[in-house]
Amino acid sequence: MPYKRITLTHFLLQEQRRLGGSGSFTALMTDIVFACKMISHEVNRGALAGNLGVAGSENVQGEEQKKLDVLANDIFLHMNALGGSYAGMASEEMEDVHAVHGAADGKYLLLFDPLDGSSNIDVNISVGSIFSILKLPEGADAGSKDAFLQPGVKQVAAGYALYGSSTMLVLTTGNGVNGFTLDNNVGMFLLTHPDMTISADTKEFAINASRERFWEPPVKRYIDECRQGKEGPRAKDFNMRWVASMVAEVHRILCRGGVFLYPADSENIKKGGKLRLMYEANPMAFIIEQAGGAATTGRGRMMEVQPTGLHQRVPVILGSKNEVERLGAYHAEYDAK
Ligand SMILES: O=P(O)(O)OC[C@H]1O[C@](O)(COP(=O)(O)O)[C@@H](O)[C@@H]1O
Ligand SMILES: [Mg+2]
Ligand SMILES: [Mg+2]
Repeated sequence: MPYKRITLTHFLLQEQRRLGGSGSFTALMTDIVFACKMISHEVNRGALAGNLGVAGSENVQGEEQKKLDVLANDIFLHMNALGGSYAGMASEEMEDVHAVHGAADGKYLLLFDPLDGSSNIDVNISVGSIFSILKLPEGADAGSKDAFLQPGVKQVAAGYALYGSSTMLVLTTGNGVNGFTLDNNVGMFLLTHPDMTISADTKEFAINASRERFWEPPVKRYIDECRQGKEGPRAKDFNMRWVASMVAEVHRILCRGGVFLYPADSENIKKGGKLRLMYEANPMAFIIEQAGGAATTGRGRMMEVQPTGLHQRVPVILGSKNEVERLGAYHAEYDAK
């Protein structure tokens, strides 16, 4: 009997029983799963469906939108409005929040990066979608951004879909991290990566090295030491990776350890960094911590950052615990001077 694996739907039902409550948790995840399946299909079709290239518009970040950024955003909005679980949604591709009028059971808020790694779409390198789920605070207006500005520790669930050689969905509800692979023959996500955990130590770092001239001394020191290898203070050789898709970097780290850095530097500090707190850094921090890793800004725990803006950017350092802590110590030493 080939189908011995647990399906994502059955996994969610088990989670629902564990969490108790009325089944709304399963419902809100089901909408996201539909959206990711559709986006996977569109990403996979690529040029065949005219899905490559630019949309001819800019998003709130002033970035040129790719056609798939816009299509993925529309799919997420449409599918997650249908189920009625979300009272409001916010996205990298939308300036303001989107209130879901008439959301029958709207107790939750959804934040998402519909297409992560956009610079890789046209060159057929892995991209993904990232999502974060919050509760709608009592009496809050889901149409106001204030309802969304909750620290990462308030997330009830987070995850990402990776559209790579296979399509995967990786998820946490605060009870560890599990990975599912889409079986296109039966159209179902099946549990293939149960209880994903990250080794505390690693020999692999990921950073965009072309930005070295802008780095702060603690980051420069850390990367220099890694590059010195066995002959240097770390007394071991390190390898480097940079995919330019945060989802792919985080997935690699979940599978074999590593440390990922997109620090604030003298060029992007005006904006606060590169990556966005609410729909990139916080959901990834929740997943990484649940897998036994750590996620910081270099100067504090990511999920304790009090958000001030929907599209706020932050420095990101995450992955194998001992490396993230070492980077924290280098920042503290530098700041103490
Ligand atoms: O172009 P750079 O500097 O390598 O930055 C790559 C980073 O930017 C991102 O592509 C930003 O995300 P979006 O593609 O969703 O805008 C991350 O996925 C990635 O880690
Ligand atoms: Mg992104
Ligand atoms: Mg994006």
